[in-house]
Amino acid sequence: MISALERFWLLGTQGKPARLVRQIALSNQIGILGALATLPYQVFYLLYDIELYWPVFVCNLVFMAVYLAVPLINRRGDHSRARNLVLINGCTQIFVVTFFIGGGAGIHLFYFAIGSIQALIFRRHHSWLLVAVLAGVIALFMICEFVFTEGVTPLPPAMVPFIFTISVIGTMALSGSFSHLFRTEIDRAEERLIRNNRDLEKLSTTDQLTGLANRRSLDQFLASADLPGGIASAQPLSVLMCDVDCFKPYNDYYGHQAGDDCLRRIAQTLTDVVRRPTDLVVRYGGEEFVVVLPHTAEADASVIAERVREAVDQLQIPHAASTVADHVTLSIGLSALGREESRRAAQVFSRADQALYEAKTQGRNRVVVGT
Ligand SMILES: Nc1nc2c(ncn2[C@@H]2O[C@H](COP(=O)(O)OP(=O)(O)OP(=O)(O)O)[C@@H](O)[C@H]2O)c(=O)[nH]1
Repeated sequence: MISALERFWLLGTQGKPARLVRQIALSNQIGILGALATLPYQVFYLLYDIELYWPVFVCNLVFMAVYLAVPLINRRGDHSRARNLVLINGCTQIFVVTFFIGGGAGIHLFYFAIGSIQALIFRRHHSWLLVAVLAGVIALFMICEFVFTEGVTPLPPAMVPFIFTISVIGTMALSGSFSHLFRTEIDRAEERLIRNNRDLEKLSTTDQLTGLANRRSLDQFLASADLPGGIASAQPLSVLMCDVDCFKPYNDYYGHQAGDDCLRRIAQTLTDVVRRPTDLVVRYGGEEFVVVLPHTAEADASVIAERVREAVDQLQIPHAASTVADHVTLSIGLSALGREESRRAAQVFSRADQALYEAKTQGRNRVVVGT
C-alpha cells in the first residue's frame, strides 16, 4: 500500500534535479493526502444526511478529483501548475466546506497544515512570496473563523465537537506527515551526498588501473605528518621506489593491454608482500611504484625490498624483449631514515630515486640502498 502510494507521489520526478524532485513529490503528497483526508467527511455526509449535505459532498468530489489529478499533471511535466493547483484547491476546499458547514467543524484548521509547508513547496522561496501566500491563508482563515460561523447547511450541534476533533486530528496528522515525508527526503539526499563524496574521495586517491593508492594519496599521507613537508619523526622510516625493467619494450612487444595486465599483477604482488596496515603501496607513475614503510629501519626494509623483487621475479611473466631476463623484473631503490635524521619528504624520495637510478645502471633486477 505504502509503496503504491510512494510510486504515485513520485510521478513526474524521474530524471529531475533533487530540488525539483522535492517540490514535485511534495505537491503530489499534498494531492494524495488531501484526497484521503476528505474521505471521512464524505462518509459522514453520505451516511448522515446526504439530502441535506449533497452540495458540500459534490463540491468535495470535485476537490478530490483535482487533488488526484496533481500527480498526473506532474507526470506531464507541468510542475509549477501542479503546485499552484494543489495549493489553490486546498485553500478553496477549506473555504467552500466551511461556508457550507460552518466554522465550528474546525475545517479551517487545515489552513495551518497548508501554511506550514509553504517554505517547502516553493523551489526558490522568495520571502515576499511566502509572506504574501501566508497573508492570504491567514485572511481566508479569518473569514472562515469570523464570517462563516454558522454555515448554510450547518452540522447538527451534537456532531460539532466530534467533527471538530476529526479536524484537529486531521490537521496534526497532515502537518506531521508532511514534515515526516520532507524529513525523509532530506535524509535520503544527505545520504546520497555522503555516499557520493565518499566515492569521489576514493576515486581521487585511487589509481584506476591497479586499485592502489595514487600519488595524490601519497601526498596526503606525507602531509599528514607532523613536520612541515616531512614525515612523523622519532621513528625510522623507509621508502622503496620500484620500477619495472624494460617496460617500454614490453609494451611494444606484447601491446598496451598486456602491459596493463602486467602492471595489475605487479601491483597485486606488491600488496601481497607488503602487508602491514601502516605501510602504503602507491602507483607513483606509469610503471613506477612506491612503498612507504613507516617504523621500518634500513635492515628490515632491505629484506622487504628483496622479497618484493623476488616475488615479481617469481611471477615469471614472459618478457621476450627484455635485456635483463626472459621474464619481467623489478629494480628497487631504497631510502631509509633513522630516528634522529631530519625528515623532509622530498629528501627521502630523491634519495630513493637516486638509488633506483643506481639499480638501473648496475644492470636492473636488483635492490640498491641509497646513502
Ligand atoms: N601498458 C601501460 N604502459 C604504461 C603505463 N604507464 C606508462 N607506461 C609505459 O611504460 C613505459 C616506461 O618506459 P621507460 O620509462 O622508457 O622505462 P623502461 O622501458 O621500463 O626502461 P627502464 O626503466 O630503464 O628499464 C613507457 O613506454 C610508458 O608508455 C600504463 O598505464 N600502461
